[in-house]
Amino acid sequence: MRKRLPRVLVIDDEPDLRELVELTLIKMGLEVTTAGCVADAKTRLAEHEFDLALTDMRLSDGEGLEVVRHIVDAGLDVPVAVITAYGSAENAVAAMKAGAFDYLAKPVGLADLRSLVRSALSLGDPVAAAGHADGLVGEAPAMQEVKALIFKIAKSQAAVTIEGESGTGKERAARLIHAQGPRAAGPFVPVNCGAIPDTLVEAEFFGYKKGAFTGADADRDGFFQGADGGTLFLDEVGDLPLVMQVKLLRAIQEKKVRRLGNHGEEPVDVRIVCASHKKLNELVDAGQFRQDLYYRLNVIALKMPPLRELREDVPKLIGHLLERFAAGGEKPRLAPAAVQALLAYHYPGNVRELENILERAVALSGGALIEPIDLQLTPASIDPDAAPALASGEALQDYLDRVEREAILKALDATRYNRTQAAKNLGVSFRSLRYRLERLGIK
Ligand SMILES: Nc1ncnc2c1ncn2[C@@H]1O[C@H](COP(=O)(O)OP(=O)(O)OP(=O)(O)O)[C@@H](O)[C@H]1O
Repeated sequence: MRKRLPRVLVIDDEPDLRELVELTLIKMGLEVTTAGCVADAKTRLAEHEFDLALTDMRLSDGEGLEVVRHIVDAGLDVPVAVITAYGSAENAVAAMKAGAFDYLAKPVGLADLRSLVRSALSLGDPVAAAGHADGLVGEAPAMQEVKALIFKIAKSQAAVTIEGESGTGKERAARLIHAQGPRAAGPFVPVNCGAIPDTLVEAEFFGYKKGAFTGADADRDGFFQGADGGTLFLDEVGDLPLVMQVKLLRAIQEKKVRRLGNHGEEPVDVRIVCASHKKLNELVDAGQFRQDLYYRLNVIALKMPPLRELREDVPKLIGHLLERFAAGGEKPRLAPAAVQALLAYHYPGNVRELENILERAVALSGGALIEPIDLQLTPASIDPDAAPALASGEALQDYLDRVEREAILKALDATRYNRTQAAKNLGVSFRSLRYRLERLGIK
């Protein structure tokens, strides 16, 4: 039970709109504080705890984006949504990238406003809402994009295909999509399509009647029936035999399945989320995956970035994983040289590999400080140029800032200070580079 009414901060420099939003929220039983500009918003955020912030994008002394960044940078646990001018999708995207969880376009419809506020307050931080253990750790721009997209697609019912290398968190992402959507109370049924023998696959998916085949001594539900009202997660969907692909397509299209040994069909209400570490379009080209099924499944595409593109998240992930392995006991500690080795490693197996390395290291260190030797890193994957050495006594954040600054300066130098090109070379958006230049004070 909440001890107080949920409190919302509304930031808008147009008094009429501010009042309209304020009244709507008060009618919803919320406590509202208003601010007319960026500076005012920062003061209010310092004074009170809020459960939600709503900011207009254009403010008299700056942009709503500054409020979003302030909330993110200050580590305030406040979901923030922005209100953008009609047709300025670019602004909305920038805000989501900066950490906003959603946006509303002007003219603001009160029904949309209410629904956004309701979902924000009941869901809170999307990651926390799903239980931290099931969330995606990481704040790198690419991970923020993933989280923002997950939050959006969770609300839709369309099929989703998640692609990404092994160990990048595809299943975690699928669980989040389920947990943040309207089917959260229903079942989440994960299926490893590559692990089912071809002869059993139909019975496993659609179930069977007693006597349908030798050994079928009772009626049994399949994955579809098991996932009724919830989400069916088809991991490594590219491994399904072609015959089964036809049947899967039919079940998705008709929203009905026929169990083995049964004449009639039964309706099923299932959202399909699938994942593949192989590129499905390449499997289509190679004739191993049906194009019609591909189009059905790939309505929304989500790409999980490899860990080597999320370098700045490695320290956070290490902290998160060590905490998990500590299981409530004392958190294992890493020697500075071990941290340095982990930061320079390439992680061909992505987060799963980091997880395995740390789990093994915790066991090998026997409760003492984890040394580089305990990590047992594969030498071929350590790139000595990937990161400069951590100076003795240097704080991790200073070290990371230094690495980031060096990489940016190198890219700027190589492109003769063409920021657009430098951003491209660094694999970040122009806005993200501009933000980083500002943050690091690079002129
Ligand atoms: N961003 C993340 N934050 C925390 N844990 C993560 C994250 N990404 C992955 N993990 C953890 O890494 C492991 C691998 O994740 P997951 O199984 O979701 O990956 P996957 O892409 O489905 O892997 P595979 O392709 O091998 O099936 C899991 O234990 C998961 O909890």
